[in-house]
Amino acid sequence: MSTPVKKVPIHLQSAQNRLLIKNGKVVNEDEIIEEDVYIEDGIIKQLGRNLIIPGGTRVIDARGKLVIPGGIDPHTHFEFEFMNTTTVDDFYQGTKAAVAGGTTMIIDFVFVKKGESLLDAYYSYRQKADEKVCCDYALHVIISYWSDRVFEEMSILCSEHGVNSFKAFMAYSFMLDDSELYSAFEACKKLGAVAMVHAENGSIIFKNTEKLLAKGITGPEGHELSRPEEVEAEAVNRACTIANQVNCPLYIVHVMSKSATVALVQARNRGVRVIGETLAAALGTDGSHCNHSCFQHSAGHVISPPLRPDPMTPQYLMNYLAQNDLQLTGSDNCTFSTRQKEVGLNDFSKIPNGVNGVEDRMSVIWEKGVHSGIIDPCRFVAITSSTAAKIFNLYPRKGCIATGSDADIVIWNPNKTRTISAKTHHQAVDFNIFEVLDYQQKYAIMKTHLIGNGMPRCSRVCYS
Ligand SMILES: NC(=O)NCCC(=O)O
Ligand SMILES: [Zn+2]
Ligand SMILES: [Zn+2]
Repeated sequence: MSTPVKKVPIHLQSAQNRLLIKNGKVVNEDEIIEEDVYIEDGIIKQLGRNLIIPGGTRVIDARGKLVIPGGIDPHTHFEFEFMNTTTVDDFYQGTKAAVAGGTTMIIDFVFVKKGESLLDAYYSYRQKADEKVCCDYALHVIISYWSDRVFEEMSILCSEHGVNSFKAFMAYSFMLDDSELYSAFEACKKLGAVAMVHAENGSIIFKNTEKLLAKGITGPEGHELSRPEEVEAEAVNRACTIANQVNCPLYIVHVMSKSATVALVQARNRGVRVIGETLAAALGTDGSHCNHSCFQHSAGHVISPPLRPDPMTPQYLMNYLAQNDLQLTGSDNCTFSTRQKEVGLNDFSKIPNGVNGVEDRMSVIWEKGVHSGIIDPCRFVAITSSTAAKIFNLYPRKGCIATGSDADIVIWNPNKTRTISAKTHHQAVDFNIFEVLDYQQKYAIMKTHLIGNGMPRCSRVCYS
């Protein structure tokens, strides 16, 4: 993750640089307090009731609303060149959608091709993102091969650019083998960086895919068949084992199944320091959609690791979050249009992997977690914001509402609803996995809570 550089947006340089949010309930991960929030130049200056503040301050009445830390999405892929195409949400549209959904910071991934310089890749992502982002952002860097030079560049990224997290893949053509993973985790340990991993057994997936295609299973339903739960769980266990050999704390991205969570919890119980992230996608929908006869619909749900066909999985994952077996949520927003997905019409392994979520993550988790009674608003704040801020060294500047923190604030109306739709969302993609069509009786139209009066009211800073 790269160190944020503060740029004061023009709208905050005007008279609006002073703001009072009155009469709301401030929710942090550890408590809910009725207090007003006074902000100056994008920083929280005072908290409490009956504050003494300068005349002319703009006031927002948050009566009946919650005042929460802006969401931090630790897992997005904007303008990502992947599987021979590029995601449709760029840094402009993706971050605009993030803000519309109550997320005020995203952390994206610098993809580094095999043999490419990590620094060159990092600079090119900075160039792409800096001019376009509508919210705060930072970058993790991907390790797709191993060499001494990679370690030197990791070290420069940490010391000169504030990058403090690196991700390795155990699947796809750019996966690391066990010995490379060992070196990458060891390097993270030496640098004090967070080691992140996409945990799936890439070799098994490759063999299963060949077999399924040979049998004539070519549609999107083949995707999950080629990478069932145990293929994810095996990789989680292996990654934990390798990280533990070099005493490196590990962050598993997109834990998508019960089996993978069980493997993670077992590793933790034997002393491995491991953090588990799950996704809005995995909490808000399930893999049964990949069997749908409409290709747009089924391929639109293809993500790796896959959404699991067991319809109870979302609830299990939410329970795991509730009891801190899993620690936080991201979106893994990685969107491809229907046209792009059609490349895999006759071969599921060619369908570009990825779904939406950056805009709807907060609403979906509120609906499935808080509204359903599984978690309380404090835990909601923890799993959507505070925990990510702590892991990626942003806390307490971000992830909490406290004096001296950035005023990344969302005014959340727990009683308002909206209907999710690809027609009205702010993303570039033409499909939305949370838009539930009425093709199956068992699903109702999903309504989720909306923030504020239609848009989040956050005072934000941008990074350049
Ligand atoms: N998850 C996914 O299917 N696409 C994005 C790349 C990744 O995170 O694996
Ligand atoms: Zn991944
Ligand atoms: Zn991802």
